[in-house]
Amino acid sequence: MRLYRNLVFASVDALNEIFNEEKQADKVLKGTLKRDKRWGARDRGFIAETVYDIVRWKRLYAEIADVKAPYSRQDLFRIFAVWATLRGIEIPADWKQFEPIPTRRIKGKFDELSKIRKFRESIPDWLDELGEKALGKQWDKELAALNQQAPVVLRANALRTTPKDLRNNLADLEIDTTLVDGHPDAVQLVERKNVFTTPIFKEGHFEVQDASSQKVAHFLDVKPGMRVVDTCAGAGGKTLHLAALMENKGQIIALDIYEGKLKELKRRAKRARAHNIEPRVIDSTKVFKKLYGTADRVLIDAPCSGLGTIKRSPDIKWKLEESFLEKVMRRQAQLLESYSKILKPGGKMVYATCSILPRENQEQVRNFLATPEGADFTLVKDEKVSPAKSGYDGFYMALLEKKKEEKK
Ligand SMILES: C[S@@+](CC[C@H](N)C(=O)[O-])C[C@H]1O[C@@H](n2cnc3c(N)ncnc32)[C@H](O)[C@@H]1O
Repeated sequence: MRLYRNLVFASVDALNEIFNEEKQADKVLKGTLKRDKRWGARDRGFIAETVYDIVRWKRLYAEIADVKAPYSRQDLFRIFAVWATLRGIEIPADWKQFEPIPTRRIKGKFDELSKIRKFRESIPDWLDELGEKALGKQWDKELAALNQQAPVVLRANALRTTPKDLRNNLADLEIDTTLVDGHPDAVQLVERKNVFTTPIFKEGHFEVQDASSQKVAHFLDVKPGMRVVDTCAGAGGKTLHLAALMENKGQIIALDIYEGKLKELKRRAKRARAHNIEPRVIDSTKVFKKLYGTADRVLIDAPCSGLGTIKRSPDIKWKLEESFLEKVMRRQAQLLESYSKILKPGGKMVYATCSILPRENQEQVRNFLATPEGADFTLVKDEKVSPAKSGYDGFYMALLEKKKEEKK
């Protein structure tokens, strides 16, 4: 592979923003990729993949490069040189930004550090210890899976198309896909491609949504005509899926505390031709309290550590803090307590996270069932989706049913 100076510099600039300015990798890349209109799909692919790769392996590469945060520009070039060397890519000898590359030393250090999990899997000490404590031997496998790049999975929007027609339309655009076993709406790209520029995306035929995430709306067992409250709707990944499963019939009230996210949901709903969604921003407790006792179905797609999505967002490894984890778990318990009241007696609720930590998942549900609010509920079923076993994001979902008769 030949390296191009402007693409390498753009990658290093992006890494500087992510590592030194604490910015989110996907947002930084969005900005970086807009920088030069002449860049084609390959150039953009190079920047995106290189940056994500280096973010994913930051600890390992920084250790091999012998640099410490905060990284100077020189340090970032050294890290880049490690990335290139380990991939067998030669850096032109006349590029002044790079010192002479000690290829043998880099490879030797890689072999040596690969024997130690926290370097091999490139993970902070605290998170490695926490994962091992929570999952035991399985942590090894989950961690290795979380460091694999995520496949691109689309959800065919049943309001506009079918997986079969979607695949044919994409094939016409020379985009090869496969179906995904056990995921009735999913279509997976054989090779990474930018699908957002296709006319069928603009016409709402699909959304990009991880296969595990696509399980959640099915889990809620919705029917056309129901009244559903999606309490943590965000930009609506699952709300749109619910609208499709409900064939646009009935009502979905989409709540979130951020207006900006709900605005994005509205835009996406319009594109998807989903007409039964009513976004409502939670600007006071009144917004959800007046819904108490009214819904056939409630979805709590709770804020979480996001540990199950490291495949797609490797910077979570570096941004997550233990104090945030504690805070978000308290929030999850509060949301279960208050949003469960939105259900009618006999209604069903799904609690879901994109985490693999039992404390955010089954333990959270078990604790809820032991509270006075939880006493009205029974656990129908739950599913822990393992990144190692599925190859997709890590997820948890629990289906709970509210008893028919309210307790006196
Ligand atoms: C896991 S994300 C939801 C993702 C979304 N359901 C989807 O499928 O695209 C959790 C969401 O909960 C929202 N949130 C955080 N605290 C909340 C609260 N107290 N009430 C409602 N939503 C909240 C966040 O803004 C975030 O959008």
